[in-house]
Amino acid sequence: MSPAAIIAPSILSADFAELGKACADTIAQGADWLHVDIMDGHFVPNMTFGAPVVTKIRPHVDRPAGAYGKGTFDCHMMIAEPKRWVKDFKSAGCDLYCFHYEAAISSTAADSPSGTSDAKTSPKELIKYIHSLDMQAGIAIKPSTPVDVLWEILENSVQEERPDMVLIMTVEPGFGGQSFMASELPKVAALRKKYPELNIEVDGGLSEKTIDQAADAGANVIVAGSAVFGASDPGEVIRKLREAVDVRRGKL
Ligand SMILES: O=C(CO)[C@@H](O)[C@H](O)COP(=O)(O)O
Repeated sequence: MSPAAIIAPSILSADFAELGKACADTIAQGADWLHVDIMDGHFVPNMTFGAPVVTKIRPHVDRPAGAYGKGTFDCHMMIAEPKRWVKDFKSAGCDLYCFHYEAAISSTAADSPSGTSDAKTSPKELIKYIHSLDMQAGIAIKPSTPVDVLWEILENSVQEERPDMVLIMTVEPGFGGQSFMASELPKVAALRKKYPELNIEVDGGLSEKTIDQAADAGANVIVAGSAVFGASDPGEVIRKLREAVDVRRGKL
């Protein structure tokens, strides 16, 4: 059976002047995780915030330290140097550090966890490093990246080098409120077929209108920004997104 639905509203669409309150309210309205979009203006053409802001908003969400589940901070690192910020985000209270495959393979040695050779940072090495700091590790791919790049990483027999979650972007990363790219769903279906128990996250353009397609393909971790924060009743949207995923469990 595929994993249960995890609804992770993207706080990119929240009121940044009231970010702590927005996080607390969203969890109270039924969200499981909070999706925290970190953008550096290099990897994507937009900037958000860094670890100091995460440090400030983290205490607004009451949850046991080290426990995964309700209140997990799912940090989506749309940044050019993913290794560089792992420790800072751990200290800030990040639970799941999700980096981009494209950024990892183009990072330099100085940015690599070992920092000892001139080899590119390897996604496996980065996953192991994230795990060594007791965070979950996610790996994300952009629409232009084929899903095939993930097979070698997922098939690794060394458990600490395997990701806990894969994120398939269903928009070009950088901005909220874009249109859902159904063209990315075959990637989700291919992953679900091979990995029935993997957490597969989709991000971008998810709403009550698009959730059925994503759930049919096998996604179970649902990021939604504008659909949740723009709703008059965010709790109702969260409930509908969850229901759409959960009715398909066992059928995939
Ligand atoms: O990572 C991103 C954008 O790069 C997302 O998390 C968006 O913030 C999702 O927003 P909506 O498409 O749901 O409005």
